Amino acid sequence: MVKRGETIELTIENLAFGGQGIARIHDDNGAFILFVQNSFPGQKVLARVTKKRKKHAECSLLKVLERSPQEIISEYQEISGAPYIHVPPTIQEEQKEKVTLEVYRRLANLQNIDEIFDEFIPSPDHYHYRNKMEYSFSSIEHDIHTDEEIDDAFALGFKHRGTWWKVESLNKASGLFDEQWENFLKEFREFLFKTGLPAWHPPRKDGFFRHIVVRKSFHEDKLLINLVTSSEGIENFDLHSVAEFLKEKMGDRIAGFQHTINNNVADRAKIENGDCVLAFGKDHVIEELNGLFFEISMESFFQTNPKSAERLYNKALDYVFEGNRSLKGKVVMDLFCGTGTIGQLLTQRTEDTKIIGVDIVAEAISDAKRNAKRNNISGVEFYAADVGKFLKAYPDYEGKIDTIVLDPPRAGIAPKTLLKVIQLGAERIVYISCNPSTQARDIKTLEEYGYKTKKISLVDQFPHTSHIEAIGLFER
Ligand SMILES: C[S@@+](CC[C@H](N)C(=O)[O-])C[C@H]1O[C@@H](n2cnc3c(N)ncnc32)[C@H](O)[C@@H]1O
Repeated sequence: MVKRGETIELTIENLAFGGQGIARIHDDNGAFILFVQNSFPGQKVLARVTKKRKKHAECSLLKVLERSPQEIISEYQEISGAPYIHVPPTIQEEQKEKVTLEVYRRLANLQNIDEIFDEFIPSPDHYHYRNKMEYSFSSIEHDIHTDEEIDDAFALGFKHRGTWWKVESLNKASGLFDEQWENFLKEFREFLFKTGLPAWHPPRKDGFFRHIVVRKSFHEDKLLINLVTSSEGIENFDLHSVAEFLKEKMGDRIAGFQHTINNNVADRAKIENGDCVLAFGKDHVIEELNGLFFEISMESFFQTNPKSAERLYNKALDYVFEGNRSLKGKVVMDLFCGTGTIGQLLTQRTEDTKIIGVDIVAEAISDAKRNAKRNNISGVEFYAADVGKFLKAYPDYEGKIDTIVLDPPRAGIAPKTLLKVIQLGAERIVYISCNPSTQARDIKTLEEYGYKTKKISLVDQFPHTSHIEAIGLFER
């Protein structure tokens, strides 16, 4: 039987939620199940056992040895963040629908999910849909042709699957982000290499070039570039010549170019933070969504696939108003509101409605207020607070809220907070989720406390990955 740490060859037979391919090994005790993250039915893979249980094991994918008969090798460079780039989008969508509906049946006990299920909304664009990308530098390269690890390298691209120290250089477009930019990235890497300054060495935590973060506005068709470096050897760095090179090669596609010095070795999540100078252009781009305009800076949160987000928001608002409801004179809460997009879009379909948006991130709330002003929207109030604490601090809202829109992070809603939300007594809840498995858990609670699940739709915001967004309509 398999052991933890062992490397094995497996044939993937089925798919479970979250991109878990299922393989089986048969022995005298019957079938033993192995889950391999990011694999696809029909593939023969090399996997490493990471967790061993009595009846099943979890594995990480090391390499696809043979492709599935359903895969068609695309022209794009495969990256670890897009494991299904070679699976035709319609097959990806069929699989996502099937495995996600099973999650509701199993974890939320919605046995009638086939009746409740409303529609699967595909991403309008299957390729180049992202508006943000983060590339890493490393002086340890994983060569994608030979599978060898190369030291003293100058790699720029994405981390090799399952590692944090070695990078696979992106030599052509990944199919996820702006094609012109990604086809240029190799030339940019070669230009930066010639500066003589080293790429970051992740285990040693030294070196100069660390990351490139790029944001895109589809509305303006422009890019905002942030080059993140350390300060080690900065005296030999000529920012002006890098700026001139970018201008020469990418022309007016570049909205702005920033240089950030980040010497923080621990906090990877904040790579774009640090001391920042604007080398040229603007420090933000403007995106348009359903007729409203949003200012996006490097640090702002914004939906990653804006064209698909329009479909997501439209569906969520259809659920808010379903049955020709009028919200005139009513109060709506937009909880976990981020930059307040939903609340602002809601004002386009109603009059004389008070909307209250709450989010824990103060910068998101100030972006929300600024964007509301830019769009000439009134009647929306934004608060920077933890949702649970906010509802505790304002018990007077109980019984006065008509509709609640919820859009929590992947972990779902904290159980105590969910009970406070239920206590508000809203007639209708529209719950958007980027993780149907935590949403399914929360649905169980909603049903226990008298809410009926009326409809569920799925929205594919992230083609070529296992992620899926869901919207549920609940009524008491
Ligand atoms: C999926 S995003 C919401 C996106 C937003 N509805 C939009 O479309 O722009 C989840 C949000 O929950 C916020 N959040 C996480 N935990 C929170 C908490 N305990 N209280 C309030 N907001 C929280 C995050 O800051 C994040 O903006």
